[in-house]
Amino acid sequence: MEMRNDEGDKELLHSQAHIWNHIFQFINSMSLKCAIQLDIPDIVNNHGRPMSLSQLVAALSVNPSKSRCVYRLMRVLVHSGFFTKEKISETAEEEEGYLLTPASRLLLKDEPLNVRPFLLAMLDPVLTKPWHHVSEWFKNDDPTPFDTAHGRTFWDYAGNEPRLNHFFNDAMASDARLVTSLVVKDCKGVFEGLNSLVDVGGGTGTVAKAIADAFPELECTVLDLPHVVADLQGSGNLKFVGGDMFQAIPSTDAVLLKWILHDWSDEESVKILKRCKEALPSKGGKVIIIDMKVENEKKGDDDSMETQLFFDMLMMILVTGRERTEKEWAKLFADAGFSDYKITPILGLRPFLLAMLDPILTKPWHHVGEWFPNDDTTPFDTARRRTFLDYGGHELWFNHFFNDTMASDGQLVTSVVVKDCKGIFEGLNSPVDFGGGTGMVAKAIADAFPELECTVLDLPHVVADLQGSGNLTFVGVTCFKLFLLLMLFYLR
Ligand SMILES: C[S@@+](CC[C@H](N)C(=O)[O-])C[C@H]1O[C@@H](n2cnc3c(N)ncnc32)[C@H](O)[C@@H]1O
Repeated sequence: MEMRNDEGDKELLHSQAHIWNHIFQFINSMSLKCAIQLDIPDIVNNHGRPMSLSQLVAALSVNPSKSRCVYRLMRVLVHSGFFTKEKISETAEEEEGYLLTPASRLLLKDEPLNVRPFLLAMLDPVLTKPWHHVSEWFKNDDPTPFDTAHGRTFWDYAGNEPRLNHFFNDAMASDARLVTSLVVKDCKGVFEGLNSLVDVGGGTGTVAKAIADAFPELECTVLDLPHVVADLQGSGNLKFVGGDMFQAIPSTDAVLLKWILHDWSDEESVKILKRCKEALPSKGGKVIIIDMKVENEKKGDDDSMETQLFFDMLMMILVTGRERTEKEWAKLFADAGFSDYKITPILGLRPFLLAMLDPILTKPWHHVGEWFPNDDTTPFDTARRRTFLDYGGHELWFNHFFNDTMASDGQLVTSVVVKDCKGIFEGLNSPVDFGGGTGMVAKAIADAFPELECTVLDLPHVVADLQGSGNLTFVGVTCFKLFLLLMLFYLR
């Protein structure tokens, strides 16, 4: 047997732990599903303050023999970031209680943007069974592992099994609510000047209804398979039509395709796009696509890269689709006969929207009236008993969540600045990004202009774990020093 040194032993144990963690990743998703089915996020939320284990057990009305298991379930969910624990009081026997995190708030029944239906759909046995058939599918000629597991296509199954049809439509509608809130708010210009719009594969009409409400002069039509729209009634400027997008799409000024083309292969997608082209006027029509753009190389955080990879696999397992890079999208458009396209990154704003609607940041709005007569600096201080920056410095999760929010906005703005405002940086040697956060903007500038020496100055807790490289440096300073440095740089 080969002899290993200490390093070899360490590597072996590390590899074993790596494999175990991958084997058991489903425990995270299944524990979360169980928490949703037991309504734990709602119960903790309704309690209104940190909820002790015994209070939770009593509220759950679990079988007495299972009481002691609740702690173990909660321990996994705390570890995976869905609950936190906070001291209830110095004197109480049970010292800590459970609280929600931003992620579990998105699972509350009353949260308008909640993703519960999506979670319950994706973890339903009908949709998890195909994952056990992937290796078998690689060797046979079935179109998808879903076909291998269930003997028919996903769309055929949904058309014949009302339970799948309903839970899938609910799941789509829950995502649609979140995305639509962004599209209607931030992309108004896309719909201006249009008289009619067809939402192709528009499901039960969540997106089309929001657009129809926001633009009352626009005639909106949802085209979907007959079993999806069978019981749906339009009203005002919204109507539902049952049909097949591969056959014909009603004539219109604009076609909307949200989460459609990623369900289909390149050949099928080109067919759909050709049907769209036929439905549009010869001049001035447009196809609006809301879908994912995959990055070729790792950009942003590990989570978003993993999301892209997971969605691409999901499209391979359930349907014949895939997630695409910009180059692959461009080829589809060209093959369908479209001469031009424009990409606007809206989902990059998702962290921004969620952050701004997080109770941490909405709570101060309830204290504005109280703040006016008192001498606190801001309503944030009144609500939280400390400043915004102090809060960020002491609450790790808030620090991260706020930095992610800033980075998501930075990504969008920088893509424009670096492309369209090159002149601003010409002739400079050493720009400093004051309060530059985690360096999203400075990194893009440093990459685009390798001759510049870029520095990010921010509070120590913000830049604590960040490593510069090449022509990018991170410097942590307190507010006061930041001010002095600002002056020094200015005087130099
Ligand atoms: C992933 S869902 C997206 C739903 C909706 N656009 C959204 O994003 O919330 C795909 C939709 O395409 C519809 N669909 C599938 N095949 C279709 C066809 N041949 N003609 C019209 N709609 C179809 C499905 O019924 C489903 O509602």
